[in-house]
Amino acid sequence: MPGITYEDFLDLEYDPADSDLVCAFRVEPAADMSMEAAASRVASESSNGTWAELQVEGSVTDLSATAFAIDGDEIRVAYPEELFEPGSMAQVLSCIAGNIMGMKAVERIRLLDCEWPEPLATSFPGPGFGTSVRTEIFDAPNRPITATVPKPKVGLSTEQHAGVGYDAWVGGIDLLKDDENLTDQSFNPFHDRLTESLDARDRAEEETGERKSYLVNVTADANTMLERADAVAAAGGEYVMVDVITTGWAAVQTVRERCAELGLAIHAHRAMHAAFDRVPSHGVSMRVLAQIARLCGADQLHTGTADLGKLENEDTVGINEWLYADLYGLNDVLPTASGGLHPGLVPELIERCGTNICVQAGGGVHGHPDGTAAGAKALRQSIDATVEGIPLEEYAEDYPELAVAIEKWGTETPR
Ligand SMILES: O=C(O)[C@H](O)COP(=O)(O)O
Ligand SMILES: [Mg+2]
Repeated sequence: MPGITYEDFLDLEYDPADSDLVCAFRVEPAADMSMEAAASRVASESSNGTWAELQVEGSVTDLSATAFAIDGDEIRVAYPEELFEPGSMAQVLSCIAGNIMGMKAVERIRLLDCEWPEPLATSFPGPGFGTSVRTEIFDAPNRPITATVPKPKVGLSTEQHAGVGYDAWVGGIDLLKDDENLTDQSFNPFHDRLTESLDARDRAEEETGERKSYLVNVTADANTMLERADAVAAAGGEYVMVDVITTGWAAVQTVRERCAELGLAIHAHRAMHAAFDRVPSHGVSMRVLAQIARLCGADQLHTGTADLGKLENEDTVGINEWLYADLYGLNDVLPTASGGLHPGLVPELIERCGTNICVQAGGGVHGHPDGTAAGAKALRQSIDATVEGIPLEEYAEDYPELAVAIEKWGTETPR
């Protein structure tokens, strides 16, 4: 009988096929293993091998991955397309980020990057809108759109929440956003919040003459998310928000299908991503999580603040560039910068990330000394000034809300 050993998964002469999925990993081998042995164990365990030499009866489809490059502590592995179930992110991840994350052959392993081949990439839907939300939902072709999360993140009643939304919208914010842990709790039930917030949205639209929208957090089990998405569409909403990491990609794919029928966009919050990507030597990079989010159909995704905000960030700018780049005709994704932003940080944020983004500020709006409406005005003023190329200090001479925000926060990075 033929044997399969894990050495069979290393071939430094291998030239990947166009249809292969190529993954880059950073690997720290176990103390008693060479990098070559660890690389072949990674390829083996993530495709069709295991720790033991296999005695195979009859012929089986060869689904072996091949570790084909080793460069210092980075390796590259090519996976044949037949290994994957098209359109199933859960199955893909059970291969390329499955058992290998915990196997003893490696002390640490991080999935750094993927090169997605066309057949596999296009077996996923991608976003329905992507960056076109700026013109298809809003009329903001030349500036970042803005969002705000009422704070405290949980505890406001439905009436308080919708009231904060109204003030923010009237002050110049485009999107009211639920926070990641606000879904359907007794102090602010989902359906009441949806109705009251969209009523407030309609009033704010009438008053300002601008398009406004609401990122209502539908996060739940998949069936409940579908019911909530239906309710959003019936109530006249344009978006659902999903905590994509905590719900899981299979559920995101289910929601994406329903949103395609309903014409809704998806705002993806990445709460819990840092459990995968914060420790640089281990886990799954934010870059790869962002790739997955795009394939599964997120229209807007939190990608960090290019180091300006309160949260640790991987390479926000590089991730955003990947989200804009061509991917076999799949739509792009609008990056959302969020976490500790305030008006004083906007010029540098736009300098680093450009204008094709969503700028989200919670504390940086509601923490304004004169309240939410003033905070919303200050955020919008900082964006308008930056897009017009006017220094904030100069613009603030004519806009007192911005002057107060700058006086309070300057250009400090919060913690
Ligand atoms: O969910 C988010 O994006 C955060 O709640 C941002 O809040 P902050 O702007 O107050 O940091
Ligand atoms: Mg939040």
